Amino acid sequence: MHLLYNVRIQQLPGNDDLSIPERMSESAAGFDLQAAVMDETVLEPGERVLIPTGIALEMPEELEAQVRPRSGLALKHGITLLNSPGTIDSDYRGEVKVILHNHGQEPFSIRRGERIAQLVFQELPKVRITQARELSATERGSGGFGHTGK
Ligand SMILES: O=c1ccn([C@H]2C[C@H](O)[C@@H](COP(=O)(O)OP(=O)(O)OP(=O)(O)O)O2)c(=O)[nH]1
Repeated sequence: MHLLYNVRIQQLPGNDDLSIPERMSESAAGFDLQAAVMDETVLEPGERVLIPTGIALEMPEELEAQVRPRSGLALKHGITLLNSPGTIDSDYRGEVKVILHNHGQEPFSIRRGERIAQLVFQELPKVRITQARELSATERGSGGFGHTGK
């Protein structure tokens, strides 16, 4: 059975014209985030920009929220997130923002209300870090970064 977590969303002042993040279908993993830009913003090829979303979140500490790109924007326009996935900590009460990056060849224009990214909530395991002198042996050992070939 799935656990149900209660996440509170505050629409920040001046953003009543936007809707709170919504899923486009009942089982969609992501809640779409809208651009809360005041004026149309143009993202030139190779440029990055911090886009406000007009919302702040309050979620249980067992959760994090990830800001992820929308595949349609990535495929059609080369628009993605520079820090994908962005991490929203459960104790963060500031505005959720999105670092968009234009990998495409054309300028990309962002208008107020456009769905630019999505939020996916994840459960976080409890982790305690301890310092160790030695680590257990494994078959892989320190092999990585493609050591098994293509
Ligand atoms: O795409 C993102 C990434 C982060 N944040 C907000 C929420 C997050 O809780 C906070 C800090 O993010 P992160 O830990 O990634 O940034 P940092 O560079 O380590 O900053 P800090 O020192 O403030 O933790 O910034 C966003 O709104 N969007």
